[in-house]
Amino acid sequence: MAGVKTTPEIKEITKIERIGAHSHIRGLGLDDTLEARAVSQGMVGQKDARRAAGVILKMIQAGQIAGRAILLAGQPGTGKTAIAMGMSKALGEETPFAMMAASEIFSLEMSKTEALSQAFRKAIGVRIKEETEIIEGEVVEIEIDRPAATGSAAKTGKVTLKTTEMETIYDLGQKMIESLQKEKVQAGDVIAIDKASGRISKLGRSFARSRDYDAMGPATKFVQCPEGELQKRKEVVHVVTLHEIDVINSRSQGFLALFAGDTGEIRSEVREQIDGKVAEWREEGKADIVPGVLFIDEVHMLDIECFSFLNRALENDLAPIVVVATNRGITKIRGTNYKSPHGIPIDLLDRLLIIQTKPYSEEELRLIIDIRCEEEDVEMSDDAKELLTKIGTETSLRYAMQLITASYLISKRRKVAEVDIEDVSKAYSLFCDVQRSSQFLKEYASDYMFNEIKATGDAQPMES
Ligand SMILES: Nc1ncnc2c1ncn2[C@@H]1O[C@H](COP(=O)(O)OP(=O)(O)OP(=O)(O)O)[C@@H](O)[C@H]1O
Repeated sequence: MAGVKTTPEIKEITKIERIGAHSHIRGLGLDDTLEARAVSQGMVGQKDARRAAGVILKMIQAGQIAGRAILLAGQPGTGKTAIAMGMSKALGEETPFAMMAASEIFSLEMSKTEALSQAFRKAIGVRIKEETEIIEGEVVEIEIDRPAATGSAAKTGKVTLKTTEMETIYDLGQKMIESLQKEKVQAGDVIAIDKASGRISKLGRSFARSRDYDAMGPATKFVQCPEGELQKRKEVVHVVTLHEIDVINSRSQGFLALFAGDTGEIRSEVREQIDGKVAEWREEGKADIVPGVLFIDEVHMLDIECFSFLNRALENDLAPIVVVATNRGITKIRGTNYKSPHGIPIDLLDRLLIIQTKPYSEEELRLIIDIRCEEEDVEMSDDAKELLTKIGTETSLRYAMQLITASYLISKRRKVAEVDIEDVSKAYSLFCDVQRSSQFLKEYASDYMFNEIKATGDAQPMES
């Protein structure tokens, strides 16, 4: 756009955000009666599965379904992860949503069951209510005494605050002066000071000062001068996860470990103590539990020990809703020689509500490609989209989606504004899909090392 400048840093950030494969998904796209809209919130087709996920959401929101588990089962690229993302978006910020791939539990740093316990606790929120005292009023005047230029004495000062009914002068310490200056507070602002932490928040400018043009930016918000007493009690509510409480209490460095992600193993005594404390808070009405969702992708990668852990953990009072997904058919249960549907033991399978995802029609593929082009800011001609859809039906949705960026980059070299059919075919010839790649492997089988398929034979799945 002419006249608009974007700094390089800002451009970079938007690009990175949009690269995520599921960044176009903003919810499940359901109406009030839980019917799936054809195209909505970035979601296309897969109506039955979306509706089923919507029913589960309603049960979660009504707090009726803690400790249950749902299996999303379907072929690769049929939107299992997309539906889980849609659920997470629809649940809103307050409901914890933890996502992991089953293979993540095979880490050397902690045992498999510890990794699962942490994942479970990341998906359970505790809503804590706290009463804090605040001082809320309109600033009448701020007076800061500058110490003599040579002196090292700390600054002192006074702030006069008023409500519609009273006015009081407060002494200011060094820290308060710094926060007031940082927030650029001036006469006419309405502020709130948290008495415990000393934190100052600017609520807006008083309506009475709306004619003071000097002190206003374009985004100035006007508020009424507060009524009543200057000192008030306010209830604040935070939601933290049980995992966060565990980490903060388990190490001397406390919450810093949360940012580093290096939380290590947490002792079971710490967890027991925390569960006890949370139970006390619940009884006293200071806290409630917010059961969230734990999504485990590629669940067939878990082994028999993990499955038995899951079975037990789901019985716990403080269990989240567990949503697992797999694209496997009847296959070996990891860690055993037994086969089972989806590679999941029958006793666990029996507890799961199973939602199936089905392959997309050509029309649906086209719509998903449209959405992705828009998401990636790629202009593409109708012909090119048609070709891409055809490629998608013959290969896979994922492969077609990968070609969007590749053909865009190719079109840029031609210095044109729109990706055309020739860019898509160029990308198709440069990058192989799975079928062509395995065809090539079969033809040249004897030239590869450790080849297990006879040069003339058909490709066979390799069982571990
Ligand atoms: N119904 C849909 N609407 C919009 N986008 C979709 C839909 N289904 C899938 N997608 C998109 O297609 C891509 C592949 O889908 P996804 O990763 O959800 O498949 P999956 O079933 O989890 O596959 P796998 O079994 O290989 O893990 C993703 O980028 C996803 O966001």
